[in-house]
Amino acid sequence: MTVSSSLTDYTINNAETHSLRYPVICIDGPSGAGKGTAAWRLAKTLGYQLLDSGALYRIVGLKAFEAGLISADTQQQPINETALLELTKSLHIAFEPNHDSGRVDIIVNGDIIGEQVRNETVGGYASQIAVFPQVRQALLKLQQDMATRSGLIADGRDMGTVVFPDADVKVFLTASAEARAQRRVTQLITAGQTADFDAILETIKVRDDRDENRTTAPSKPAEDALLIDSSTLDADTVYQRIKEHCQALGICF
Ligand SMILES: Nc1ncnc2c1ncn2[C@@H]1O[C@H](COP(=O)(O)OP(=O)(O)OP(=O)(O)O)[C@@H](O)[C@H]1O
Ligand SMILES: Nc1ccn([C@@H]2O[C@H](COP(=O)(O)O)[C@@H](O)[C@H]2O)c(=O)n1
Repeated sequence: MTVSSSLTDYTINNAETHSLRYPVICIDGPSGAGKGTAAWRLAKTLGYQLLDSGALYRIVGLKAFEAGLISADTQQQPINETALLELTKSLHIAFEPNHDSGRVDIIVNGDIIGEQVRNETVGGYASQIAVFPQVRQALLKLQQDMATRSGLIADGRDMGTVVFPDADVKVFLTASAEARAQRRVTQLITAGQTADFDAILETIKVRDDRDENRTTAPSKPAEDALLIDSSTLDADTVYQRIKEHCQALGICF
């Protein structure tokens, strides 16, 4: 698997040793906490690259579903781990900033993957494949390589604990499941879609549970992370708190 950005290519087998060290800011936390929103604004302000690590897991989850390796029924067993790993390694993924959506566009094997990759169903596929240590290992180096070219804002579940344990700044951003479900409802209604609060809340809780309780790289704050509960904070306040924390740790805005 290769991941590339508009600036450069990152190859999974790239064994280069890098002596340069660029600033890395990690924002971890559960789905809907506002990580992507804060990460985008920080990346734009600081001129850093953005690693949306959830997008990597979502792509692998979507492709695994399309290949019949996983099903919507999360009780399905067993999953062919060898085939899943082969599939992961066969993907060529490119990220392109999309200034209209405020997220990165994802290009897989030359095709732009539409917004479908962002929906809760695909989030569920992602969390199914994210429990496999070999899949996580296959995605590890390409994520780490993104910090070798410029400053990086990394958004995910294990950025501060596993992928960038020496990061300059670590934030664990959370919010109650109810607040996060309400944000999803608002997001869907704004996009002209229908939304069922109770169904969304249940999906969020199932995904949280799987992400927090898996054996490998569970979603949890790093010991040195700043904890922010955004349940009653607006996105601007969250951004300002992260910015102040970054400044206190020597990141220049
Ligand atoms: N502090 C906030 N208060 C209210 N809404 C917010 C806040 N932060 C973000 N949002 C909105 O909540 C929704 C989810 O935010 P965002 O995509 O940034 O979350 P996320 O943590 O990156 O989720 P995921 O991990 O699923 O990608 C978006 O519609 C966003 O505009
Ligand atoms: N560092 C990460 C990032 C994501 N995951 C898994 O992917 C799912 C989707 O992530 P989003 O941030 O796009 O919502 C998430 O629920 C995790 O299962 C991960 O394991 N590690």
